[in-house]
Amino acid sequence: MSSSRKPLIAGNWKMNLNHLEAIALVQKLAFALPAKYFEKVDVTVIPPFTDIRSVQTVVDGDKLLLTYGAQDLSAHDSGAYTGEISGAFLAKLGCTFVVVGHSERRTLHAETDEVVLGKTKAALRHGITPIVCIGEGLEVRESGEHVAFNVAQLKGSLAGLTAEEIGKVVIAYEPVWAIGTGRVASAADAQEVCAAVRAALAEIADEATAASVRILYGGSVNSKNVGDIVGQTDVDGALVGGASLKSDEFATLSAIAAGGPLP
Ligand SMILES: O=C[C@H](O)COP(=O)(O)O
Repeated sequence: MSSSRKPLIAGNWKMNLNHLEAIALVQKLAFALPAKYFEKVDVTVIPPFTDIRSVQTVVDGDKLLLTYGAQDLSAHDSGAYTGEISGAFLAKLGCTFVVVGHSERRTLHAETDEVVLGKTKAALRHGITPIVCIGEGLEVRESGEHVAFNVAQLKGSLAGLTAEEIGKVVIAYEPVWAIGTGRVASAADAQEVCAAVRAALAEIADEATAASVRILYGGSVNSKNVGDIVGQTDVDGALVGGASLKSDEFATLSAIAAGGPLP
């Protein structure tokens, strides 16, 4: 983490928690995390679509300092796309972030880099920060090709974007073999790929843009390992799955990313 980039902790709830459970978790999280920590860390929750309106009501009503986002969006803005959700709708609901190209969508919904690029552009069109996910599977990691694989996925997912647009993106490196498995990448593993991602951003945009973009690590992050991970030079936060479903654990790890314990 560099002092010029504010760390971001994003809690991706995946397909967990209904809208009532969402309200309860957000209230407990806000209660547990003192306001002063938000000067040092951005904390966001990424609930299922059906929870977002409820989360918005709590965040706005109680003037909470945490933000929220969505787990996916359509590459299209409106029209005959049954079941899809437009970035325009998410913007209207006050979403700050949207996850794009999560490995579960790349795998289960066959999303290619081209699809991810279309969604990234849609997010940018609507003023929402895309959290663009990349990450290698176990076979690639074991073959030793993980750096090249991630750089290629990054370049494919951002192809043709201007430096200004790239400057508005967050990248999340999530090795697929570490997601939900309890098998966390070492801090050095995370740093290796995140540094390569930053170097690639400098190539496709420029040095200043690359230095400003936040790069997150994701994969079995919890309060015990987050300190080491966000302590790496090129790791600017975490995309957290399982550990974001418990308010105490998520508050603790967010506080650690801000550099302090909970009171
Ligand atoms: O988006 C979050 C990641 O897929 C990580 O999930 P996890 O923390 O449960 O391993």
